[in-house]
Amino acid sequence: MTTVQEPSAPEAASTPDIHTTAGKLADLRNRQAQAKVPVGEAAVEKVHAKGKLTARERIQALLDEGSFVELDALARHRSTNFGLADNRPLGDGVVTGYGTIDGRDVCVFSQDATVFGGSLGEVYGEKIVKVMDLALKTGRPLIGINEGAGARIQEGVVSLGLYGEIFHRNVQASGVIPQISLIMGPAAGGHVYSPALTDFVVMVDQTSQMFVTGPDVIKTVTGEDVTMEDLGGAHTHMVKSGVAHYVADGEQDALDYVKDLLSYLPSNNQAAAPRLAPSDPIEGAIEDSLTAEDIELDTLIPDSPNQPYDMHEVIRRLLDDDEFLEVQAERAKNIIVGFGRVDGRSVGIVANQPTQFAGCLDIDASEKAARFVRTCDAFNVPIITLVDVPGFLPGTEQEYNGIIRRGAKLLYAYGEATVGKITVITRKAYGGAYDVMGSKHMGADVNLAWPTAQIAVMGASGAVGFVYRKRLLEAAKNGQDVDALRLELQNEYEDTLVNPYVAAERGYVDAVIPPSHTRGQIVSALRLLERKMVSLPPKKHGNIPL
Ligand SMILES: CCCC(=O)SCCNC(=O)CCNC(=O)[C@H](O)C(C)(C)COP(=O)(O)OP(=O)(O)OC[C@H]1O[C@@H](n2cnc3c(N)ncnc32)[C@H](O)[C@@H]1OP(=O)(O)O
Repeated sequence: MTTVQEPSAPEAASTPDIHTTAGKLADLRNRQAQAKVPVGEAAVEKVHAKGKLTARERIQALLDEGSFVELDALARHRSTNFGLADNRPLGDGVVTGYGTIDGRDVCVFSQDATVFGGSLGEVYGEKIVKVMDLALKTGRPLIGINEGAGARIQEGVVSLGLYGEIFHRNVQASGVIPQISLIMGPAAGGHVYSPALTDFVVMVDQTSQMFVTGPDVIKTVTGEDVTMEDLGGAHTHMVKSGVAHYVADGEQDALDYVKDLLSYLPSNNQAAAPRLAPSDPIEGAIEDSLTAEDIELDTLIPDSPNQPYDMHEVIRRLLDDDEFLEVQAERAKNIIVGFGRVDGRSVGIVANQPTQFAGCLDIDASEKAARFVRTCDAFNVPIITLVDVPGFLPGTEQEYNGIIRRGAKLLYAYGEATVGKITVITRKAYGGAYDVMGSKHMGADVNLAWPTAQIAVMGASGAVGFVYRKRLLEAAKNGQDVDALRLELQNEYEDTLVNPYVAAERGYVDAVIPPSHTRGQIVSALRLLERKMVSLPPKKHGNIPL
């Protein structure tokens, strides 16, 4: 047996006698010490100089102190091409293992860009595959900390093969265990497709980038000049591509976000999410448990239907401790999605945001919400939908880019979800968007409306324009005051149809409630739905319009 090169621990200065027990132990300690700094202290210092943590330090910062158990620390590549036989760092560029976060079991891998640029070779890939298999067979979340240069060029097709093994496992694990990806530096090629297959991608502002091909290749092929940050930085992937779910201020913020995310999720699809003690428990009649925050909801909706209000104000008042973990906060701000707790239980919130495009649904909002609804459904997190939506955003740009196909994803996601679904219509619920946003007809379990709800095919001005077009034209020909007539007809339309009571008469909403009672009603509904049972027709899988 040969001892490894580049000793970094003091003990390694002298070669232990491996024919004695003490020598064997010393040899092991040497190897373990070298595995911790596989390419020497200078590389670690370079990482720190960039304001970053090493792969190993990231795991320590993520997991409960002392809980990390490392696997395959002594694994090394077997490649001999291009001089690699003389360069075999321990660990092969990725740290893998398991441990706990807030006392809950997780599996983890963390890529080390100091070793061959973090590129993935055969052994590196095998290590990740092993820890993925472990996560799947023990039903615990998998967290991947990603930084690296894609396939290891020197290892050729073997590297591509191992990527394929990883992608396949990402797909097999999807919907079974939560998979969360952190991007902590440049990630290229195969290093981006595995994260893209996971449930959440968390990026660090300014120090992490994701791209399939880097700026140099783009320059060569298309002639475009683009920086790494503009091409694949955290904001690009939050706002433009929708790949990222959170932009962190720094590495610690990214790790904290992942810990928060996990607190709302079960360990696997057969388990329930952790339940906490509720901050304002509701026992007995809702009226007797109202808080000041509940009562504030009664005055939140403006008298004018055209005046916006911030839906975050509603969300905050419904959730325990006002705590809301928003997902993709900077993308498609016309819809809000994220996690919170009601009555101590995890819930997913999907809510139109009247301050952005008046809360209209567009392509990005539909896809953002559809993805979130499916994530909640996969992991048994009930969905609370807050509706104030004047319809789908009109325009050629939306139509040409596929609002029909891509908007249908949200319909599909709601229709497919079997988790408890509770919908509250706060104000507008117009047209197809009424159906989409957790309507009774799409399988919601409990549908509530505030007295301010306006449930109709469209708003008054549009409706009168269609229904009374001829009458308005005739009035104009006859020299009548068309504006006064239009107003009269709009008022008549609003008084007749634009309210929650037509829907309530038919049971499309189960109750019209004072806004202040919403939290209490949701608590009751969640308790009701705890034992929801659903049977579905057998099928291989559905065919969501991708
Ligand atoms: C299904 C999988 C398909 C694929 O992954 S194909 C994609 C293959 N990968 C790529 O095209 C990315 C190539 N690399 C890059 O663009 C850049 O290294 C990257 C990721 C932007 C990072 O840039 P920098 O931070 O400036 O790092 P750098 O370029 O100086 O590289 C640091 C050390 O890593 C080495 N390296 C980079 N990419 C490698 C690769 N793919 N295989 C093997 N070694 C690789 C690079 O030679 C350098 O080594 P050294 O420190 O000079 O000894």
